[in-house]
Amino acid sequence: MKRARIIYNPTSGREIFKRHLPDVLVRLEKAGYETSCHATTGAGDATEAARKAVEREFDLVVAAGGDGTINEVVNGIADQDYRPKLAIIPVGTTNDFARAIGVPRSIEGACDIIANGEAVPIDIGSVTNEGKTRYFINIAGGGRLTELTYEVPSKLKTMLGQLAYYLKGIEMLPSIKATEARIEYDGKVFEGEIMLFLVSLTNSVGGFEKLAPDSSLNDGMFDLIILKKTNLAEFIRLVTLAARGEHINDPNVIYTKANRIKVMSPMQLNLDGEFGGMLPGEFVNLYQHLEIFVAKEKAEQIRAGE
Ligand SMILES: Nc1ncnc2c1ncn2[C@@H]1O[C@H](COP(=O)(O)OP(=O)(O)OP(=O)(O)O)[C@@H](O)[C@H]1O
Repeated sequence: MKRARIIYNPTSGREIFKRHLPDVLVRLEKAGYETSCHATTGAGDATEAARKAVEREFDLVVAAGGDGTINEVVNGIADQDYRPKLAIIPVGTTNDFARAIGVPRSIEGACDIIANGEAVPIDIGSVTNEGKTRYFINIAGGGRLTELTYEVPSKLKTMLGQLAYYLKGIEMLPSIKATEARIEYDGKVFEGEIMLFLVSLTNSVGGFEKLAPDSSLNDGMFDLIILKKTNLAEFIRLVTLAARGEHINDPNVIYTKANRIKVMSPMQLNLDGEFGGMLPGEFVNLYQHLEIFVAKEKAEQIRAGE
């Protein structure tokens, strides 16, 4: 029998996962996995737990939580030679990654993907800054706006979900300032003031499902988005366009693919919605580095590069 390790964050989202745990164990058992679990105790614990699961050579690690928990789990696996397969049970406030790979929000639906889906290799991102390498699965970024994700209090997220981020965004709008940046990407250079830059692996970011419309999960390339300095009115217009994926041809936006990106200026780095230290730093796309469970149809789409 294969062995699975569930790593779950009891504080994620609306804090419902624990109640469903007995049912999840039964479902995984039926799917052929002898399963044990670990409840995380605080920041960094999911990384430790994932590292232990690697050492103990589990076949599958199931990350149950929001994007922050998945990111921590990936950080415990990505730099290891033996990498267990990964599955997601999205019970967080932000579940951008689950949305991008088509894993449903329902716990039963997510278990069904483990039972009847397929594991496919996908790209992940690495970033080296402050002398350390970290990994991300969805998005990295910098600029004042990206800082809002860690300014939203956990209690507010439990109560309001995604809405908490939008409220914070509106509150912060007047204080968003441009940042001086030098960004090198696959031999090209951008130099100037920016509102934000994003290095994306998927098309789904912050609830905007068309932010990086050309992104592919397994082509070895990031989608790089640079939003140049604008005034507040322009900025709001661009956010509205971004909701429809129509921002990419705007003259204030650079949208391109790159495998290797260097950000040479000092600014805070946001990794999958959490604070990731200070830049400068270098991003490298790790081609098809992790195998992740998705629905059968999604696996076919990913393989076909859709
Ligand atoms: N027992 C715990 N108590 C408090 N915080 C925890 C605990 N376990 C993990 N955490 C922290 O909670 C963070 C957020 O977790 P997660 O992403 O799963 O939840 P979330 O509700 O979706 O929040 P977000 O959308 O901001 O990521 C994790 O990065 C981790 O550092």
